[in-house]
Amino acid sequence: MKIYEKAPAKINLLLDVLRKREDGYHEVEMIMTMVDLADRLEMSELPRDTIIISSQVGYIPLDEKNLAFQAARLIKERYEVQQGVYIHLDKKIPVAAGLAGGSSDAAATLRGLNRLWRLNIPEEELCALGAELGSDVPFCVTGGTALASGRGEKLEPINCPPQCWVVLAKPPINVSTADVYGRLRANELKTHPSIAGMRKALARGSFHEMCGNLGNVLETVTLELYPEVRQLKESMIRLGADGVLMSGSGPTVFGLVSKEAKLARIYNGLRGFCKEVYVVRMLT
Ligand SMILES: C[C@@](CO)(OP(=O)(O)O)[C@H](O)COP(=O)(O)OP(=O)(O)OC[C@H]1O[C@@H](n2ccc(N)nc2=O)[C@H](O)[C@@H]1O
Ligand SMILES: Nc1ncnc2c1ncn2[C@@H]1O[C@H](COP(=O)(O)OP(=O)(O)O)[C@@H](O)[C@H]1O
Repeated sequence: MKIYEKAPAKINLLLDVLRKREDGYHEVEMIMTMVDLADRLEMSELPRDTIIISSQVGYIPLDEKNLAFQAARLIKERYEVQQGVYIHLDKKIPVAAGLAGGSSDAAATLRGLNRLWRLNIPEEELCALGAELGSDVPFCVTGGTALASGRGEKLEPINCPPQCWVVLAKPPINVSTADVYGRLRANELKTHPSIAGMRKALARGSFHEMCGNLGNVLETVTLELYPEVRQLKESMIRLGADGVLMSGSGPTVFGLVSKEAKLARIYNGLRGFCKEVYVVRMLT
C-alpha cells in the first residue's frame, strides 16, 4: 500500500518572545498559518523492518538526522510497529529558511503513518509525539491558523487570515534557529508585537489591520547579523507589498499582497537580486 501526504510551509504572522526558560528554550507567543508551498511525501510499506528515506534533492540528510526518519522511528517505537517504511520526500520548501520544512515533513510522516498502519492515534496524541521532535511540529500536525505558546507546542486554533497573495523570498544564507534564539536578549526587548491586535484583525477579516499588526522580535537578531535580510524587507516594501515580515528565525522574508496586479512588479523586482522567490496563496 502507498499513501501520500502534503507538508505545507508555515509563516509566523507574529512572533513574540516573553522570556528565556530554565530548560534553555524560550517562552513564545506566535500566530502561525500555512501557505500553499508544500513538500509531498510518498510512504509505502517495506517487507523488512527498516526506515528508508529518499529525496530528489541532495542537500538534506537522509539518515537519522532527517526529521521524517525521526518521526517514523518514534511512532514505530511508541506503538511497537514491526513493519518497515519507505518515505520519499519531494522537497519544494527551501531548507533552513524559517518555513518549518523539516518540521512539516515530520508532521506529515506522523499523520501518514497513522493512516498507513491504521493506528487510530488521536490528533492530540500525534501533537504530543510531534513536540518530542521539535517545537514547530505540533502546529504542523494540526495546520490551520493558531496561537502557539509555551515553546510553540501549546496551540489554540484562531480565525484564519483573509485570503491574499504571499510572496516569499529567501536570500542564499543559512540561519541557525538555535543561534538566533541564543543571541536574543529577551529581557531587553523594547517593543512587543500585539497578539490582541493581530487576533482582532483576523477575527474581523481585515487585510489592512493584519498587515499593520505583523511583528517578529527575532528580526532584532537576524536583521543585525545579516543586513541582506533587512535590504530584502526594504525592497519588498518599496516594490509595493502591503505588509512585510521575516518568518520565524529567517532568513525568508514574506510580503502580503492583496491585489494580483501588483505581483509581477514585486516578483520581477526581487528576482533581480534574489534567486529564490515564490508567489503562493494563504492556505485558508
Ligand atoms: C523560530 C521558529 C518560529 O516558528 O521557527 P523556525 O525559524 O525554526 O522555522 C520556532 O520557534 C523554532 O522551532 P523549531 O525549529 O521546531 O525549533 P526546535 O528544533 O524545537 O529548537 C531548535 C533550537 O531553537 C531554540 N528554541 C526553539 C524554540 C523555542 N521556543 N525556544 C528556543 O530557544 C533552542 O535553542 C532549540 O535548541
Ligand atoms: N525533512 C527535512 N527537510 C529539510 N530539512 C531537514 C529535514 N530533516 C532534517 N533537516 C535538517 O533540519 C534543519 C532545519 O531545516 P528546516 O526545517 O527546513 O528549517 P526551518 O525550521 O528554519 O524552516 C536543516 O539543517 C536540515 O538539514
